[in-house]
Amino acid sequence: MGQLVEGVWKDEWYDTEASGGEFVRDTSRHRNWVTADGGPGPTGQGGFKAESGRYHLYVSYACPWAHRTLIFRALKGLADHVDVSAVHPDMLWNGWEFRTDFDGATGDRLFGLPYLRDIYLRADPRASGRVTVPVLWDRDGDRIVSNESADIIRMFNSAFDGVTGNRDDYWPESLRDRIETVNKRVYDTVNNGVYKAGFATTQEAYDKAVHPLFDSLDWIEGILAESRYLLGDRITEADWRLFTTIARFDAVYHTHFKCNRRRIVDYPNLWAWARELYQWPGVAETVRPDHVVRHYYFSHDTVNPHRIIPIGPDLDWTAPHGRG
Ligand SMILES: N[C@@H](CCC(=O)N[C@@H](CS)C(=O)NCC(=O)O)C(=O)O
Repeated sequence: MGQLVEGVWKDEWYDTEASGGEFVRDTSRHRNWVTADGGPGPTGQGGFKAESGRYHLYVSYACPWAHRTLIFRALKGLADHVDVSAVHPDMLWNGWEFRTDFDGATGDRLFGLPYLRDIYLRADPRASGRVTVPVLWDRDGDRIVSNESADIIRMFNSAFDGVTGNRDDYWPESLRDRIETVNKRVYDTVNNGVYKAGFATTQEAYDKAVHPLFDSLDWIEGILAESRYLLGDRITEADWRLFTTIARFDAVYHTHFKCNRRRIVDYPNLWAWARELYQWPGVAETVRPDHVVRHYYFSHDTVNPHRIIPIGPDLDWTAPHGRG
């Protein structure tokens, strides 16, 4: 675990001292957009036209943010157009590594580099900041398009429609305001909430994160008791953004991040909804509990210093979901 400072790797854990024990997530630094015609997107520069084979996605199967991008790649039929490299689940003093001694860890399929930080340095030899997954790489420009998953899934949602012919829309115009409202609460209290609880280094910081987390899970359980998906009878981006946290919850966040008031299996509607999304065509292949469990318990030695990997709950993701 570490970060780049002016092109130099510094091995250090998150600094929570400056923020009263709270984990504060860095903002992503690469915010360009692939668009259908190569025109600029909402942020960053233009010049990234949607083309088959031009872009490469760097992910970790362990990471819930990267997982979103893998799901959208599957949902939108992009597997033949955007290829993937997956890092090793252990994120230690060198950050994410391209070791291949774990099933599904592919190594760097573009350049054969040893560490993910080398990809950031290839784009900018004086790069600073955290070296995170996902990264969307542009082969033509030898540069990073984006390292922000929220943006990458929106690009995948529509930019390549002319290439793939897949026009499924998970961010429909008529629901955008409501999606934004749900996303905001889910991001603050659930997606990032589990990290704020798990990486807190004071009781106050933990309490401040864990109560809103479970308030939100109760709120979501109420919504899913009334409607099939978060925004009604149509599945949207909001569901997929929530899913990647829920998919990891009972196996890691409940124990490792001390989010243990309840498990997901204790919420009948949320658990059935989660199974439906897991069983969605193409999605189960993106879920790698082996990477998830190994990554969290083995990498965060401030949280789990002996790196003991617990036995884990037996979860049947393939049980009928009954949400029809
Ligand atoms: N805002 C980013 C966050 C990505 C992120 O934090 N990824 C984690 C893995 S789950 C990471 O690579 N962390 C490495 C680090 O913080 O040094 C996104 O959503 O794409």
